[in-house]
Amino acid sequence: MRVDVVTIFPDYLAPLDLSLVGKARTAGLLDLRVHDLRDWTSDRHRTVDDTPFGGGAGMVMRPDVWGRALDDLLDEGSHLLLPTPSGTRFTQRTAERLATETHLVVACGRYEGIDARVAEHYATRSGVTVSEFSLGDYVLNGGEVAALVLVEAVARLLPGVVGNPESLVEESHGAAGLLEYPVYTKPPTWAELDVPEVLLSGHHGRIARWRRDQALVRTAARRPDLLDALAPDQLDAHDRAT
Ligand SMILES: Nc1cc(-c2ccc3ccn(Cc4ccc(CN5CCCCC5)cc4)c3c2)n[nH]1
Repeated sequence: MRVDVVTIFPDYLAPLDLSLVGKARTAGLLDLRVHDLRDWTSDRHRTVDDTPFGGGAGMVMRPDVWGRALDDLLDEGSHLLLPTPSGTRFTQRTAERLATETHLVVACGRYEGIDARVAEHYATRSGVTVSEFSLGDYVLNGGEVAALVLVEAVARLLPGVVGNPESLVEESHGAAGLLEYPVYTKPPTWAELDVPEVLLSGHHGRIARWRRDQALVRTAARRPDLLDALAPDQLDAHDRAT
């Protein structure tokens, strides 16, 4: 998979050279390229923004500069991703879908956002998909943090990136649609707190049941919306009694 990230703060994406994503890049599983939007400016001051039509606070990023950058980077089959507070919610399902694609281009806005015609224009470009997405209901200063989240969430799903693919199956927000169960390791007692007995029993059936119950209790307490979203057949009689 190739991922191009365009930003006026390329150093913000430096953490992607580390650890998991770094390994994926070295292993040739992920071809990640970070670009400075100012490389596509044409004036001495390398201007990327201007005042908003209709008034309002702050500045807006110019469509012409973005247009030159995206014309260079987008191809047949590219998916243009635009982080924005007004986008559709980025979830694990989004990451799973994006992990099957061949080319992602992430356009990181700053100031008050990118001129709306950029998304509009490329949505009409044949062979190009455009998605505006939000990380959550809070306002960041730009799209770079969202780009870091997106690249990590997608890269770890690429075959061969995560050592133990099993650890991708039993995921929080995974197929079961429930939050994850609590995890424990040695020592068996710490700060006068014991690891739940069942986990030391070696009884795999009881352990699996205990973990599912924990996931249900946690989901009901912290994210009842996820429970409501579950299809009826996803909860068995025991679950309902929990
Ligand atoms: N999930 C999430 C993604 C982002 C995100 C993503 C991309 C950019 C680019 C710029 N910003 C900063 C920003 C965006 C919006 C406003 C308010 N808005 C401006 C236009 C007129 C109405 C009011 C203020 C500042 C971004 C923020 N934040 N949170």
